[in-house]
Amino acid sequence: TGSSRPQRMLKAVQKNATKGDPQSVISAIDYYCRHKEWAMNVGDDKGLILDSVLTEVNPSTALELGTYCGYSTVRIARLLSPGSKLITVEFNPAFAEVAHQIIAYAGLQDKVTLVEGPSGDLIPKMKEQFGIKYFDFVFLDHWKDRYVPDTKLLEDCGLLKKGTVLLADNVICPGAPEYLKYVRNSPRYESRYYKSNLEYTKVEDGLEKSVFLG
Ligand SMILES: O=C(NCCCCCn1ccnc1)c1cc(-c2ccc(F)cc2)cc(O)c1O
Ligand SMILES: [Mg+2]
Repeated sequence: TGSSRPQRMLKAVQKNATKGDPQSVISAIDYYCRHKEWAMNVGDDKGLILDSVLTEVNPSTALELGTYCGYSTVRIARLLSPGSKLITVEFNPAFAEVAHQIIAYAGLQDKVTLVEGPSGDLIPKMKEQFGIKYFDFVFLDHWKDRYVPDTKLLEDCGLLKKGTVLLADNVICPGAPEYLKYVRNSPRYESRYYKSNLEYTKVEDGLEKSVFLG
C-alpha cells in the first residue's frame, strides 16, 4: 500500500532538513505543506505567536495535547531552557510513530516525552507517572471537543497553578466554541484572542491564550 501524508512529510524532512537543526526541520515542513501537500500543523503564521507566548512564559514543564507529526513539539522544545521538559500526548499510533522520528531528527528527543493514548486517561496519571507537580504551559491542539473536558480535568487534577498559560489552536477553524465560552466566561481565567490564519491558507483562525488565576 502507499505512503501516508505523515510519512511523506517525514521524507521531506529527511530530504531537506539538517539533522540536529530544529529550525531547518520547521522550515522543511512549512515548505512541504505550503507548496506540496497541506497538513494540520500549527504552521508558520500561528507558529510565530506560539513562539512569542512560549518565550514570555519560559516554562519548566510544558504539556502538548495533540502531537500529530511533531511540528509544534519541535517548535516548543527548541525554545525550552536547559532542564525543562515537554510532555506531548498523541492518540493515533501512526501519527506518534512519525512524530518520534521528526523529534529525533531535530535532536530534541531528550527534552520531549511522547505519550500515546487518550488524553482523558493520561492526564490523571501525569503526577504519579511523570513526577509532574503542575504545568507552566499547555498547548491544546487535539480533538476540539476535548478542549473543555481536558481543561477541567487539568484543573481537577491540580495540574494548573496560578499563572499557568493555556494556548489553544483552532479556536475559529475548525473552531472550539464551547472552549471559548468556557475560558472567556470563567472567573478563573484571563483570556485573549490572537487573530491569525489557518495554517498555509488565507482562512481566518487564531489562538486563544488563557492565564489560570488559581
Ligand atoms: O483536528 C485537528 N487536530 C486534531 C487531530 C487529531 C488529534 C488526535 N488526538 C491527539 C491527542 N488526542 C487526540 C485539526 C484540524 C484542522 C483542520 C482545519 C481545516 C480543515 F478543513 C481540516 C482540518 C486544523 C488543525 O490545526 C487541527 O489541529
Ligand atoms: Mg491545530
